[in-house]
Amino acid sequence: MATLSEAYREHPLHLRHIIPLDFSSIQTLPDSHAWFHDHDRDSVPDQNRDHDHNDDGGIPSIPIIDLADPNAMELMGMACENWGAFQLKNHGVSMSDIEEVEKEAKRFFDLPTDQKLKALRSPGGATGYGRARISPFFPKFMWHEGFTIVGSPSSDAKKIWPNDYQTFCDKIEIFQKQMKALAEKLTRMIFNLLEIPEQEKKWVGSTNSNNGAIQLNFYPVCPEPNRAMGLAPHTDTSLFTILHQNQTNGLQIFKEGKGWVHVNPNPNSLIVHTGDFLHIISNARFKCALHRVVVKRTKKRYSVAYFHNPPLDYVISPLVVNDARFRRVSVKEYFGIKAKNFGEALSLISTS
Ligand SMILES: C=C1C[C@]23C[C@H]1CC[C@H]2[C@@]12CCC[C@@](C)(C(=O)O1)[C@H]2[C@@H]3C(=O)O
Ligand SMILES: O=C(O)CCC(=O)C(=O)O
Ligand SMILES: [Fe+2]
Repeated sequence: MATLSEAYREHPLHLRHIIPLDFSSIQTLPDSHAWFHDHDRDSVPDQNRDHDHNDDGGIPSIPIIDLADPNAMELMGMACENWGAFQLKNHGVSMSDIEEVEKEAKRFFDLPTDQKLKALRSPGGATGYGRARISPFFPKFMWHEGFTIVGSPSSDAKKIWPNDYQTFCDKIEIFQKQMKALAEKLTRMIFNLLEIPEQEKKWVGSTNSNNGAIQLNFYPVCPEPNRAMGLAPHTDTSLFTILHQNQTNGLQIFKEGKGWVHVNPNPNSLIVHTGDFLHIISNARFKCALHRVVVKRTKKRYSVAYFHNPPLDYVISPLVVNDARFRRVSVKEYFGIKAKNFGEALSLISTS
């Protein structure tokens, strides 16, 4: 069974795109991290006020869908068509298990820099500590640190806590299992809605568990939040992503005609983003939402994301129509195309 590391091995990153800034020693915004001038008022609105709920002037944000609603499947379809994202309540995942993972994330990111660097992602690797993978595609660095987990986190956790890695691993594993179960349930519902042929669904629920990645995200407090960027605009390389943000908002979704729209934290709910693979499978009927994260002056922010994917050798193609807008591409090949070309990846596999 191929793993994500195999897809990334051929696209090694330079260390400066892996090693984060030592935020604990920084009092002012370095030019390397300054994305905007102070007068760019519209570029990153709102976050200087450090409010957790933004006054958006009534602009509606992504829909909230109740998984227990008999119409949940249709509602998810509509949300994926209009937004490429929704919030999900009654999802069945234990909130206390999510909080435990968040606690572990805090325990990790609060460590001194030299400790965290012990688990630094290797240049051609997929897992461990470091900047976001998309770093090389932007002229400035992001106000962010991440920790990526594929399968068991034990080899990375052992580097940090040689004797006490088990707590971290246990909490991650409990979370991973629940996210996988929820992701499979959502996949079945969405595939039913799209009327995906039976033979294409065989991988869903299969025992090989290499098809999910977990990302712990940390956005430290920032001396000049208006000029910085937490996570640069991107779409996710996934079928879909299930995300939990803590009570500090910051996630924004791009909506044509509206611009950047805040996703306010909603206790007990999870955010679901359509990723590139669902966009391809649905022949672009479902949007893959462009999203970004803004940062704050006085509030740290943590989030946990679960990227749900078919196995790496599965071949993705539009499964719903005859006039396919994308060519066939294996999951592994697409990860490689994305690693090399980022925002151009979808147009590179476009048939038109
Ligand atoms: C399964 C995934 C999805 C990855 C790559 C790999 C593991 C880490 C994920 C993230 C997490 C942070 C944003 C992102 C854009 C990044 O830089 O690393 C994501 C990326 C993607 O969606 O492409
Ligand atoms: O921190 C967030 O809210 C978003 C994180 C994200 O977009 C990602 O991990 O892909
Ligand atoms: Fe994302």
